Amino acid sequence: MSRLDDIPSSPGKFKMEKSSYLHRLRFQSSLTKFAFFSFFILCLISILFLRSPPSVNPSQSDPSRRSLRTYSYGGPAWEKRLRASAKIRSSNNGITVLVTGAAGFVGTHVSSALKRRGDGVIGLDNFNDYYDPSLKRARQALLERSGIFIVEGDINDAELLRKLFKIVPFTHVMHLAAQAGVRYAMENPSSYVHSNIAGLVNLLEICKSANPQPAIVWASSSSVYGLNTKVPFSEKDRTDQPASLYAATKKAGEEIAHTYNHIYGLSLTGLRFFTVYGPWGRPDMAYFFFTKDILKGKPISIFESANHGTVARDFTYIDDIVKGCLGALDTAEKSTGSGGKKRGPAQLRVYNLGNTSPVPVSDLVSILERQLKVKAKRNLIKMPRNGDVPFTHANISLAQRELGYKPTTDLQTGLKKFVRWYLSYYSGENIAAAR
Ligand SMILES: O=C(O)[C@H]1O[C@H](OP(=O)(O)OP(=O)(O)OC[C@H]2O[C@@H](n3ccc(=O)[nH]c3=O)[C@H](O)[C@@H]2O)[C@H](O)[C@@H](O)[C@H]1O
Repeated sequence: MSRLDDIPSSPGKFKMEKSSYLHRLRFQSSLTKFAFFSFFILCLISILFLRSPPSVNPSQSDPSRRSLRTYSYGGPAWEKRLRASAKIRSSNNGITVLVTGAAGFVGTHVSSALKRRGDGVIGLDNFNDYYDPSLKRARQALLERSGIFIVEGDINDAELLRKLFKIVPFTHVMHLAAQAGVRYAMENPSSYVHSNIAGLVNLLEICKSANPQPAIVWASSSSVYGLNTKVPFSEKDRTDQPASLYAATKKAGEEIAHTYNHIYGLSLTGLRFFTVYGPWGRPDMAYFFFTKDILKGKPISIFESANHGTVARDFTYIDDIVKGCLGALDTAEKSTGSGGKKRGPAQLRVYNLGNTSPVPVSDLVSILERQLKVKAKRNLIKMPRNGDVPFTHANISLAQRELGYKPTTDLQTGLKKFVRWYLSYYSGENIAAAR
């Protein structure tokens, strides 16, 4: 055994012993060789690194690291755009809202509704490629035309959030940025932890230290009711048996909200959305890709529960959801903390925002067939164990009472509006995206 093997692994305990000249010489020569080879390897790595093309969008190579992109922001022109977008236009008690996930489906509609009534709105979105980013860009263009600036960045970027709050004293945050989708959680679990847990905590950390602290309204999900069998689902029901990691992260979000309300006095309202659909919707959702596949003549899989049971959803139209979001913002009380310290008890709420009339998925397909005037190629299959639940049904009496929430659009009417939008959007320049 060489004497070098005697060197203890704990660096602080190394003690050089008296040794022969020959041994020292061998030791020094090995050190020189080691240093030379290390230098050589370092040079090689640097050359390779410099020669490889810059990775513009790491999301394309590793979806779990999708939102770790770096974004550029700052500068006088950027700040000017922020201030213009945040400006309140209405004379009567307008609010200034940071909408996270503003280029998303619900985010776009809520941002636009706030702006229409005169509130100040700034969007934040990381434009990840969970689904076709060109749809997000088209929504961004739509919002820009009405004077809404969407900052490109991630909710995990504390420095960016601090900067936004330094420039704009937001009264409210409408937090809609999230990793959505029930089934995708089996493919890319870490993206759910990154956005729905780490991102939420990061945002709340910034909000708790902001002065003034904003009131926060955020998107939870009907999926927190998981495998419950008692219907309709009420806010008082248990939510401790999620069927998917997506549901588990939304449930975790509700508990995290409780903590930040309890310790820091943040006013927090969670909205449990029930399968939201409509124009400018999400291509990963069944009504959307069924439409695409029916038009292409491709077969669609319709899930059945045990013993050929019906799978049903309380599909909720986007305009109704927007009214619920605005109702939640308008009834949100101020946070009570300042300088990171709680000064008194603050509001903590959770509401179901559903439609209260569940529809079997096979009926949704029949409506689409009529609207599209194309027969679907139906494949009835047993619901895979993929995080889906057999049915959802919202009890909305609490939201009705406290937010004035009253859904008015049935599935037939809502899908008609969706199909009209779909056919017009995926014609002309976007036609390739529909293939
Ligand atoms: O309320 C929510 O909190 C969630 O709503 C939405 O989830 P879901 O209700 O599961 O909607 P969606 O995927 O459109 O499937 C609709 C129906 O089609 C069935 N379905 C689905 C796929 C398929 O190939 N076949 C099929 O029958 C399927 O079994 C289901 O019965 C959001 O995506 C989610 O982000 C979250 O917000």
